[in-house]
Amino acid sequence: MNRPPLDSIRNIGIISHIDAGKTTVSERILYYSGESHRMGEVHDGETVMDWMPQEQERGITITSTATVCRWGGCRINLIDTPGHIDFTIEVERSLRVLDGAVAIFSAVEGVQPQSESVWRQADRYRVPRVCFINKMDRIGADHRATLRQMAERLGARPVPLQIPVGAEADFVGVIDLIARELVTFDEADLGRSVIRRPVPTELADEAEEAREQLLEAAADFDDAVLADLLEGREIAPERISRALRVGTIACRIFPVLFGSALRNKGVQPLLDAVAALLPSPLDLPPVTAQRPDGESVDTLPCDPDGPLCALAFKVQSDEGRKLTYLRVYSGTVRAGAALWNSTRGCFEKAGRLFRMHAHKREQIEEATAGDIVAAVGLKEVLTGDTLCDPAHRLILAGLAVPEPVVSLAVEPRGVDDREKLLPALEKLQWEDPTFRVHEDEETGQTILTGMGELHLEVVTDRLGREFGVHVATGRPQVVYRETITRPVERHEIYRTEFEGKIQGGEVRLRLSPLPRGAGVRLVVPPADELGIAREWREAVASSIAQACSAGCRTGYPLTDLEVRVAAVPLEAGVTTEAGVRAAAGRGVLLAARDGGVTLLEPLMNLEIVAPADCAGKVLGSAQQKRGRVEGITVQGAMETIRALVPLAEMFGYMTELRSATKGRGTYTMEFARFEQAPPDLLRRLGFAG
Ligand SMILES: Nc1nc2c(ncn2[C@@H]2O[C@H](COP(=O)(O)OP(=O)(O)OP(=O)(O)O)[C@@H](O)[C@H]2O)c(=O)[nH]1
Repeated sequence: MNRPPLDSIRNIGIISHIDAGKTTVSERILYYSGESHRMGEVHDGETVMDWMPQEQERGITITSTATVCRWGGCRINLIDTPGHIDFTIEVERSLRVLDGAVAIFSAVEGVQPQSESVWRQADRYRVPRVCFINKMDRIGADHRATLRQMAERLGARPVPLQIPVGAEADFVGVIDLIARELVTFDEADLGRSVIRRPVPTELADEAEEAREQLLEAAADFDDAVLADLLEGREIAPERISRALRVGTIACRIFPVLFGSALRNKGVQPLLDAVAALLPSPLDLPPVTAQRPDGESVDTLPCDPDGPLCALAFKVQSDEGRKLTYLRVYSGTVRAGAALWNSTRGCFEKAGRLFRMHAHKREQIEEATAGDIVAAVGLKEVLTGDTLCDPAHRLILAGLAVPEPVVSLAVEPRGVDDREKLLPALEKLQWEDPTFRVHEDEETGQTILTGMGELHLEVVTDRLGREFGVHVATGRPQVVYRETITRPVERHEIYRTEFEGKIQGGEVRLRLSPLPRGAGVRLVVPPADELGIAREWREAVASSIAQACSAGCRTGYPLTDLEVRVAAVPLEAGVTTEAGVRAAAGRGVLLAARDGGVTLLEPLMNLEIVAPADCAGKVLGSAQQKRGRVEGITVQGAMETIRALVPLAEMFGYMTELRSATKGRGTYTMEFARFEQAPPDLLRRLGFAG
């Protein structure tokens, strides 16, 4: 493909709750845009976007997949993201680099917990969205309820561009309110032919009323449209779209379309809306990047001739080598050119560049500002790194990485497996910043930590399939946190004898508890204020950070506390860098013990959907699990129970729910916050005193 004009590029993602239909919509997009010649179905395990064997077997998306298609004169770089909360990092990294998104909702389930989480993630990165209310063909589809929930739960202003025609099995198409047309899709050719006709008389009033609301929304962003609306003058469709585009890009309104991806209805108008309403890279504010001095900042407009600045937002292990996905914000990256990795402080080379079409690739020679491409040849790169011109060094803000809360011990099965285990785990860690590996000091076991049971199950499955490493796994365990309950000060003096000489270091520390969710705040005054060398200050800071991550009693990381370095007293001829490092680390450990260290456990937001006749049983079991029920809603024959439950009680819940509801119940769960662990657990782990 040639270099397209920047204003015709759309970098978009598809986000939603699990199972709302992201992959089904993406497959239609590829089919209708001519990018793929077959329509893959999730239930046949034959989609282009879900190409990993685990994805095809399980019918879920695990890894975000990038692909390209053309529509309405635009080049759409499309990223399909997973809906399951265990793979939330995939959503986070995609939203970090995308210019716009399609948010999909199920017309039956409405706004689900995970829809809320991805919506908030998109809010955080200020990603403009158009919304698609899918599954209009299913029994119980209620688009009005979904629109209401969008306003109530997401605090969003949805602006329908259409009204659906027919519902459930009779859903046939939509009325396009801007063009004033009935739009249907020819079932004979898998919906490829879009048929546009005048609005039927029996729907005319409803359509005009809805159009009026649409025009009012458009008028909020264009004074000329407002004037014409007030005067009752006709407003051309392009002017309506232009005004809606302004509101959409500002994230003030969220245009909504309706359809049934599975029944091949509604996807082409969605693509039209992507092209017309979502931003090109030129429509967004320039990114800011820091200079290496950490003080001055460069503002980088999307300019192919500007200084090169790209973010590595995804690293995939590809037959032992790294395949790195890059979003180019400024400048041009050329195959074979030397790059500077400002995050790691080293030179890199992108030997070859590719445009990705799911797992197939098209080799290209260069990629310019505004583009999303993949590179092979970068060796040191990890997710979140900045790559730039060696002569113009810049660094972009990285990614917010959520803390993993579940761990699993793995034991290699044979000698061969033992040798291959750590290198394989290292490669899996390249890909996934929410997946961690460490060795348990007491048992010598390898411990994997991740976002949930499914996440770790997929990791161990991939170990076997992709790396030929077979492991036995223990039971999943909760990753707790330690924290302190009262402020404490400590003057730590560390002394040791080295070649007959006394050496050591001293620090004065102050530890104070912080509110839940605050994390660790490390306050270290500048080196000249402390009167020590800059390297010593860094040694103190890194030793404290390391001590916090190792915890002080159970090995779980410390959190929600401030560690302030009050002084680093020096003694001539005695104090060394290693000495202050040791004093700082030990000081934190002992101070935390004096600070009434206690344990926090992760609480999860749980949402269960169960048939009403089993709801009593399900509710009782949630309460037995120390669950606090926060709400119950009834929708048709199903009840939705929302509760806050400790993660420790939830392992294996899938099997339990299936048996309690004869396979008809489903649940989703995501991390809510850490909270004080209960007394019996504290006693069991030796916190009684
Ligand atoms: N009836 C109906 N079913 C649909 C529709 N769209 C998708 N489905 C089905 O819903 C299920 C989930 O669809 P997916 O496309 O895998 O959903 P997803 O959002 O990609 O799911 P994850 O990737 O696992 O988050 C599949 O069985 C689809 O066939 C629709 O419009 N109507």
